[in-house]
Amino acid sequence: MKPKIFITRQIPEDILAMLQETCEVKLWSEADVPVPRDVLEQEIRDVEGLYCLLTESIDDSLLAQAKNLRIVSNMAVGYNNINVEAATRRKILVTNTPGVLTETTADLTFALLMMTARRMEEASQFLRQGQWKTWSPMLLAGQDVYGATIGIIGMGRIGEAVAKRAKGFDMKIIYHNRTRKFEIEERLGAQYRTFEELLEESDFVCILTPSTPETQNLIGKTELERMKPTAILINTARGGIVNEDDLYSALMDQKIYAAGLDVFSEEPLSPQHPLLTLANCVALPHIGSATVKTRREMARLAAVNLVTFLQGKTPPHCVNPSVLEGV
Ligand SMILES: NC(=O)c1ccc[n+]([C@@H]2O[C@H](COP(=O)([O-])OP(=O)(O)OC[C@H]3O[C@@H](n4cnc5c(N)ncnc54)[C@H](O)[C@@H]3O)[C@@H](O)[C@H]2O)c1
Ligand SMILES: O=C(O)[C@H](O)CO
Repeated sequence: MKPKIFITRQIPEDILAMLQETCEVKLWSEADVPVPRDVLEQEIRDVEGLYCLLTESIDDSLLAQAKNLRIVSNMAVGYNNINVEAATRRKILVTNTPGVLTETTADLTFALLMMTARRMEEASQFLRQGQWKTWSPMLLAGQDVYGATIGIIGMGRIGEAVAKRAKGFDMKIIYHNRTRKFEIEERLGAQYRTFEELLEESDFVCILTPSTPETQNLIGKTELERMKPTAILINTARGGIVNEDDLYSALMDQKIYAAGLDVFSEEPLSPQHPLLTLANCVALPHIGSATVKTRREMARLAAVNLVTFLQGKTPPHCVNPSVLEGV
């Protein structure tokens, strides 16, 4: 008998077909909206595998109802939507999709950095609204990227890929990470700094850590006040790492120059959110990994993780591999 799985959103047809070869698949296919909680609670009771997105909260109370569940396969590298401790306690494997989205997310991070520094969104609006009357010496003048200092907080896969791009712009690369990365220091000329030193020295502060209890509100009033008044904050990691109320005040009071954000503590961000009233805040709707090729690769990798495990083998990307001991 094929193992039952539930997929929480439509995925590419060929990847669905691949899953259907080995699993009995149920799918939430109504429009492109997250599966309602009551439907998820119902479906999870019966299945051995769950294929989900970062829009689903896989918490303790949900897992408590999942008597047959053996694997949660998240179609994302970040897995802060999943209570991993609760899954591990119940011997449920959690998998994710690292690597395949690294370069795409680094591209978007660097694009957001440039867009914010050179006020591109503001400039485009200015032109479209018919405000462009003449070339003028200081019109829409922003900050230089080439040769500036970039501070990367979280020198992991994406952090390193951003550093590679920064090297091409002759930037001074400084970083802060839980552990020092000597090989990256040597290869890319990156220099390690304490968290406080990085904030004080950077022209661009880029956040690329995971969302963990430790990184919640990592950047708040105190940290923003440590930054240069000309500095730009870029967050393509997760909402909640930056305190949005404090950021709003810092941008309003010009304590920092600007911010570029792809992620928010509540997603989707309300169009009425105060941050969206500020010309010095560029906001994107969580599109870091959004290229056709990369999203397909993520969908495929999430399927491979799921199928491999249900066939009794070790999936390529386990978040809590201790669950596999004794399986
Ligand atoms: N905007 C998007 O669409 C998008 C796309 C992909 C990933 N992400 C986010 O980016 C994150 C990073 O992805 P990755 O593949 O580079 O992960 P990774 O695990 O390779 O890198 C994370 C790095 O952060 C470091 N770190 C963790 N806690 C830290 C702390 N408190 N202080 C300093 N450093 C710390 C780790 O040591 C690691 O080097 C993901 O967890 C995800 O949340 C967002
Ligand atoms: O964690 C992730 O993978 C992103 O946020 C979406 O690609």
